Amino acid sequence: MNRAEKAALQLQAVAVLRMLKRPRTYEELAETTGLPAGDLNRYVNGHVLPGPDRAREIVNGVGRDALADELQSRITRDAEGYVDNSAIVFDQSFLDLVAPVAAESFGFETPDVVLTAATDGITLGAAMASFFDARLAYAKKSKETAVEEFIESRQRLASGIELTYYLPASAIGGGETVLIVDDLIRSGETQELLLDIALQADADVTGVFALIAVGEEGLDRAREITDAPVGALEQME
Ligand SMILES: O=P(O)(O)OC[C@H]1O[C@H](OP(=O)(O)OP(=O)(O)O)[C@H](O)[C@@H]1O
Repeated sequence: MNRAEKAALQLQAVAVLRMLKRPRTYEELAETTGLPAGDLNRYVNGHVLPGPDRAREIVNGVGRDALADELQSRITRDAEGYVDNSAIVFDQSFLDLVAPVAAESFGFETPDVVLTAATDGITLGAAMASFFDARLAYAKKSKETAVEEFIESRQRLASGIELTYYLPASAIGGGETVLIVDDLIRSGETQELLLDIALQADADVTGVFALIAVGEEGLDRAREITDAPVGALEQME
């Protein structure tokens, strides 16, 4: 890790601690993290940065658990089990915290491009792209006017409806590395279409990440298509 990467990790740890501190006293934060309250006070107030090893533990350990709990508490489901995650996907600063935790937890390599599906994947995609200093590309269910060439992928869904995603052909270059992300993975149909788009672009997929996986079906479907790491921050039944 070079000096800039170390500094970035230390600042991410501070951002995670600040999020955890909001509803807690320092005593409670000490209990949650297992770190001394005095140290935590200095980190949260920006007087001292946690060392790189401690920073990694915060981001990987308590950071991941805390984000997953926070995610869980903001999601609501209707009687049919459909998920409303607008309290997550509308909150860009929360997603900015998720990006380093996801990258550390699943070992995703830095990609050239983060690819997602419009609409709800866009804010997560932007957070991940900004974290990796990568480009963002999102496939849409309609064609952008004035774009001449598209990569398109079509599938007949289990429901019988046909779903097509379009990506401007210039968004991903042949041989580039692509990380596929989305807010939610349920059947895995959307991820399959995104994986197909990456394949058509001759790109190399470095991972598939979702904030929430409902059941295992979608993750398994993605794992059948790629050997790259596939994971979700939170899994629900
Ligand atoms: O694993 P799957 O069964 O494919 O479901 C996951 C997809 O469903 C949602 O998008 P939706 O199609 O509702 O479009 P939206 O983002 O525009 O709401 C979500 O944002 C994922 O892209």
